[in-house]
Amino acid sequence: MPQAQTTSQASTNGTFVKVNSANVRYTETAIESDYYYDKTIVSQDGSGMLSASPVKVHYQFRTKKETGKVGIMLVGWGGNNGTTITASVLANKHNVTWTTRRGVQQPNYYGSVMLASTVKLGVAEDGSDVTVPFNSLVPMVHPNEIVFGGWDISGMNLGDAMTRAQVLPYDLQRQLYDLMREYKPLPSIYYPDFIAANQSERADNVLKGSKQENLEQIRKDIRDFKANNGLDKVIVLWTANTERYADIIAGVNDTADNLLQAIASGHSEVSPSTIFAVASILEGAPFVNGSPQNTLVPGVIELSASKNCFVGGDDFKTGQTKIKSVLTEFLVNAGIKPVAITSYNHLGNNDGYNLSAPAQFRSKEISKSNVVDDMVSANHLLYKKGEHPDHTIVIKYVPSVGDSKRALDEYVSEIFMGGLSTISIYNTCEDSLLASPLILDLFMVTELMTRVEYRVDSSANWEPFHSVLSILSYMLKAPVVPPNTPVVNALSKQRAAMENIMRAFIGLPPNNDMLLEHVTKQ
Ligand SMILES: NC(=O)c1ccc[n+]([C@@H]2O[C@H](COP(=O)([O-])OP(=O)(O)OC[C@H]3O[C@@H](n4cnc5c(N)ncnc54)[C@H](O)[C@@H]3O)[C@@H](O)[C@H]2O)c1
Ligand SMILES: O=P([O-])([O-])O[C@@H]1[C@@H](O)[C@H](O)[C@@H](O)[C@H](O)[C@@H]1O
Repeated sequence: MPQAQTTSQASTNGTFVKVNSANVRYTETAIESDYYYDKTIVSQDGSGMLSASPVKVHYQFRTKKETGKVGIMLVGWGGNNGTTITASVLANKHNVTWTTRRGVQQPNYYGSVMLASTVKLGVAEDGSDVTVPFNSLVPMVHPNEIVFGGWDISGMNLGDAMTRAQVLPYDLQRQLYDLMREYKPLPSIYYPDFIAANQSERADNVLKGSKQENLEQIRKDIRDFKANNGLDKVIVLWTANTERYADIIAGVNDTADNLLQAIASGHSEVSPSTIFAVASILEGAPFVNGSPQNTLVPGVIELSASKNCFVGGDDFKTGQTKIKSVLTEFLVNAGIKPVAITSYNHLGNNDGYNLSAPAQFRSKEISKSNVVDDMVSANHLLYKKGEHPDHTIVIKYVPSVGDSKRALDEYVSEIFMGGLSTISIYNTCEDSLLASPLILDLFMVTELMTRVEYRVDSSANWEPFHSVLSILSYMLKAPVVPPNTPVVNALSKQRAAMENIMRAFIGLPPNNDMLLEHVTKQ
């Protein structure tokens, strides 16, 4: 059965998978679906007996088809990720090829789950799977249509910043330089206390004034970017340096009102990234945090809910941690007990330079450490309550390796009858080539969610999803979730959640691999 080729361009034009069902209605402007959400509620009686009760919840979803003209504003635009993703979208948009010692290289979007991976739509008459591009389930914006902008504390134009980053091959940089140097980051907020002191060397493009004045300037920048480019919506994404954690202080950043007051009074514990989040929310622009610090303090979460403006985070999940969220799930679900996970890496880019400072490393250590918690706590046969593997994170700065991160991991696990298994992994690549495609995925899924509404019965009003976008978890090391929501780090669960929620938008049931039609007598 030929694979259904739904080109991303086609899905951009609103040509997408068409579902033939009484539960799905295609109007001029939207896709509406009736979806019956199956859950199993478990309760336990005094004798310890567990009873499982299947329940169905009837949802209705409405997904606007038109994405409109959209823009992304990157905080840290002049960095390795910011320059790499901007240049790579230009290369794809203009089909710029380049020559390497292995021959001519075509641009692509490998590493983007939306643009370079497929999902099973269903089965053909002969029972074979039919797969389609992930971004064709529902109408999604295509990166080639995105307008780029942003800020950086370094005033270097993006052509020179791309050269400074040393990520992309020379023959590609050479062809893109003139386009890239037209981009110049807007001046940004710089509070030295929040990032490594070594970053002061590049801070030549910084705003003056009070925190309130900084907030107002960033809000104006967002408005101007939207107006000057004729945009229907803007999404702000933090890919600037890792900041230290901010203390959560009652009366300062614990509520929306206190946070706004703390900014107005210039409180020292309000970070640049939190001001960007507040500015974005107040301008109705979703904000996503690609770094590990706790930008989304409780006051930001409350403000996003009160303004119905999406936020998401934290920390792009790229190589070493992505593998960890797969390998740990595999081991624990196989009944094998990891007892020690040691993750070491060294890198020589500016991210590594910033992370060489203890406070910034601590932010990263936290986001890299918590990624196994849900898998471990789900298996009480292997782990007693509160028990967990020894988990060590080491990051070293070695300038000479540049963006080519070296990651070494060791997993020691208890196996059958007291045996031990040791798995060692060595992984090296340009770190920014792993993170940059995730910027597109975070953007595309966030943009989609701005077009989706739901209601739980046909008489209720249509509502947006909760302002904290946990659907972004697959792309993030330390997913921020709505209050009282379990944090899921297992990669397969995260991907299944994203896929099945999008299937629900078009009235399709969750995918399963039961293959009952094959395993039962026909
Ligand atoms: N593979 C990856 O590259 C990867 C993976 C996961 C997470 N991250 C995180 O993504 C972020 C960016 O990574 P990178 O490799 O692009 O780093 P980078 O140091 O190359 O880029 C960061 C940029 O942010 C700028 N900056 C710092 N503070 C700023 C501020 N307040 N406002 C505006 N700009 C500011 C810097 O001048 C720099 O240009 C880091 O926090 C990193 O930990 C990166
Ligand atoms: O590959 P991954 O663990 O997901 O993420 C990377 C870390 O391994 C690396 O130590 C750090 O410098 C990068 O910013 C990124 O966070």
